[in-house]
Amino acid sequence: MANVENSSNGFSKSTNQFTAGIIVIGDEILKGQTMDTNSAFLTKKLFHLGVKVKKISVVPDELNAISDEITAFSSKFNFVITSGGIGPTHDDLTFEGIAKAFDEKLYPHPEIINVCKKFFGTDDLKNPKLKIAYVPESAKLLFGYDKISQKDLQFPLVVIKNVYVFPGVPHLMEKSFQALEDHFRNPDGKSFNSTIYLDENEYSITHIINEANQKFGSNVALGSYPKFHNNYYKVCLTLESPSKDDLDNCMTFFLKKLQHCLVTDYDRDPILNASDKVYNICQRIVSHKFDAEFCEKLSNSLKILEKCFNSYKLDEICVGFNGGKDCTALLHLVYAVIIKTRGDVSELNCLYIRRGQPFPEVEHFIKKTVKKYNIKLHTVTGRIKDALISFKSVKPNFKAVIMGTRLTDPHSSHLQDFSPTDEGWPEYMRVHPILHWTYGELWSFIRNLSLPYCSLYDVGYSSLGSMENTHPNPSLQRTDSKGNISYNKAYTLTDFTFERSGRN
Ligand SMILES: Cc1cc2nc3c(=O)[nH]c(=O)nc-3n(C[C@H](O)[C@H](O)[C@H](O)COP(=O)(O)O)c2cc1C
Ligand SMILES: Nc1ncnc2c1ncn2[C@@H]1O[C@H](COP(=O)(O)OP(=O)(O)OP(=O)(O)O)[C@@H](O)[C@H]1O
Ligand SMILES: [Co+2]
Ligand SMILES: [K+]
Ligand SMILES: [Mg+2]
Repeated sequence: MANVENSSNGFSKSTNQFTAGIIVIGDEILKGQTMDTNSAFLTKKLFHLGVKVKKISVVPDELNAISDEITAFSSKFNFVITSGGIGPTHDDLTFEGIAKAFDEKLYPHPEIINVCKKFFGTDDLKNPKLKIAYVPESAKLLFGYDKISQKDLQFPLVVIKNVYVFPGVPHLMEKSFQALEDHFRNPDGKSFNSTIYLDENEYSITHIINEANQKFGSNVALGSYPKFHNNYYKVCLTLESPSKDDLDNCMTFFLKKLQHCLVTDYDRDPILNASDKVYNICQRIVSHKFDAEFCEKLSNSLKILEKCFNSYKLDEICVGFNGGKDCTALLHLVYAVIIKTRGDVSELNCLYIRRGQPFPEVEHFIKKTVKKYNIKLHTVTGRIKDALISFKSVKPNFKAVIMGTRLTDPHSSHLQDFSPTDEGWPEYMRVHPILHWTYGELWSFIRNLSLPYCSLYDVGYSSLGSMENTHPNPSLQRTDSKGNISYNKAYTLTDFTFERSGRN
């Protein structure tokens, strides 16, 4: 008896004490109308997390049946996981059942009401959609984190004591569980993971995944996640196994079968340790991806930025950011330099001049980027010069604008690293860290670091103005055997003098 070590929650942390019971709730399953796949999913997942599932129970939508099972399970197992019965209709009784089991009342949880308001556009407690906000008094909320999309899930998981209430709809349940799986992980249980990124549609590799599942599925948990808005991959495969050998064998199988569409060296989080990653290129620590000439240019770009941040205070500097490729690379450099020299970027200012009819794709990208890099965006509408004039009068503190202009841009061949604005323009110091980069070097930097960029560059645009004056680049156009026209991606353009052929 002495080897049972109790932790503060009353449950032992030793491996064999990580137990779970699953309660599947719903008449439709007991009537054979729906096949329960949730318990199979959960059992497999929990097994790989080092949690022993001791019992699976299916109960009808009846208050007493639910509460009796909750009472029995919650005293026996570390985790009680329910699925189903949390919808808006009268037969959804999971929360009532749990409340009854613990002798609690239901009340509208303020935080869930907020989420409902965001989702359904209403916080009217009489609206049936708000039924989901009524939870037992001791309920706590867990917000999951989706590792694949790197986003917090919008809808919280409700936990009452040791009962975890999941939705019944399989894809929602699976998504929600995966986002919270670390919560259930047995720290003593070993698990090995790998991820593979593929540049191929999911349906054309399904047969390979199915084959792998037959061969390795009993020892390796496989996940396949299509991604629709990524510049680098279309499908992400995840492999997880308690055995390193099994994982390696499965990995070898995939690498062989999927050679043709493997995305190598994809960095899921380029912002993490961005500073080291960028500065290491100059030190030629990862030089195999870049030639010596570019490393020299990059090193110079960083020096220009360091000089800029030494010459001006942070609140005197703005980055000209319009969602284009050049300022996308530029912003990442600025970020790397600030992190290196100051440690955080919370006060970095960017200026977006909104002119003409902006592409929705561009503005979507700007929004995402602002959030990712945690920058402060100032948006001014109008023609560039007018916008700068009004920006100057509203925010007179700014003295320097860092820009992604390169020598090959129109009217730019005379520019220097630091060039004051021209006569007749509002007074700013224009700072040009990537002035000497070529189009090819720019893309090589973006792609090698896996930086996200505006989706238009993947559908034939190679330089972006506004909708009324920007088209896909004719030099990127291709025609298939049936005469259908499509466009290659911007980074494949070989003759850089055609960079602006889609602009008028
Ligand atoms: C902050 C800022 C300062 C600028 N200063 C000048 C300037 O001094 N002289 C000038 O002719 N154009 C200036 N421009 C305009 C740019 O040279 C260029 O025409 C503009 O960014 C549009 O580029 P695009 O045609 O490649 O989209 C400035 C633009 C910005 C955003
Ligand atoms: N509307 C704008 N708002 C803010 N900054 C701008 C704007 N237009 C241009 N700039 C600045 O001038 C630089 C050069 O503009 P340019 O259009 O050549 O580059 P880009 O927009 O980054 O990429 P692309 O060449 O593919 O359009 C930008 O990188 C940005 O720093
Ligand atoms: Co440009
Ligand atoms: K330009
Ligand atoms: Mg542009």
